[in-house]
Amino acid sequence: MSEPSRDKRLWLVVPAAGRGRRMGAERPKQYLTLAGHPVLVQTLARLHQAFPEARLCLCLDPDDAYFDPAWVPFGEWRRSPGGAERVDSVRQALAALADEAHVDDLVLVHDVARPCVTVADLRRLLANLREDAAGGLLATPAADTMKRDDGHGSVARTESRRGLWHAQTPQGFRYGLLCRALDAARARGLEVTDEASAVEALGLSPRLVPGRRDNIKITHPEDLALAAHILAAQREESPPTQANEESV
Ligand SMILES: Nc1ccn([C@@H]2O[C@H](COP(=O)(O)OP(=O)(O)OP(=O)(O)O)[C@@H](O)[C@H]2O)c(=O)n1
Ligand SMILES: C[C@](O)(CO)[C@H](O)COP(=O)(O)O
Repeated sequence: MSEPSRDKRLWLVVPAAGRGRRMGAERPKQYLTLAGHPVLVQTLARLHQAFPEARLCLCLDPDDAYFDPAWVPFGEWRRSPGGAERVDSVRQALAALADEAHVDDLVLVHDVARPCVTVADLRRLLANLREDAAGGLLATPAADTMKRDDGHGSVARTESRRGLWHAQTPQGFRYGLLCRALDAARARGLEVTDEASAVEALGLSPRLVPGRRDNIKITHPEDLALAAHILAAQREESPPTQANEESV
């Protein structure tokens, strides 16, 4: 007997199991205070504003001593154990959804360390993904002149920036495709620093959806103050009733 059909669901996978080594803080960067709340809370608030009906899977370090479940604004959510690398955390989250997710459901993967993503960009990405079988990602065209180093701190050559983009998150794909892509990449021993690269390795071309440059990934110590300025500027840019309203 065939399964009764249901509407496609939207799943959010948020890798939040990193240690924040480059940040060098006393706790993982997702728990540092940004505009009065932990980074993780700010990121989940943006996702929830854009997609209140989505189902969340949060990747957390099994030894995480900071997480508070009361911070999660989603009605339907679960946690999954983080892995050694970001890609392992994401794959384990997908495995944790296997009992409920259908192959054609859409999954958006978004770094917890990107709290400045706007609601407008989130919704625009999703609108683009609905029409693209290969999935897609928010990205920005490279704006600086690109140098290749010689391994000793000097310039080996200048690389053309024509056609180069910075990959951001979210990155979104059909559930079945993403599982297949990550498994194939692992089997081939490929280095996978984002979901799109695994899908590309299958010979597909995920869509580049131009996003805002202020969707930064908090990585280094100076990024935290930068993110605070960005959130403040975004609040001024959009009155509270519009798409960037802060809910925290
Ligand atoms: N094993 C890992 C490593 C990273 N991440 C998550 O993946 C995102 C991007 O990773 P990155 O910015 O590198 O975060 P960290 O790993 O925390 O930082 P660092 O590399 O400096 O240690 C973050 O949201 C991070 O929490 C994860 O879920 N599991
Ligand atoms: C996925 C990502 O945010 C795209 O820019 C990025 O690659 C993740 O950061 P990491 O330092 O590679 O884990």
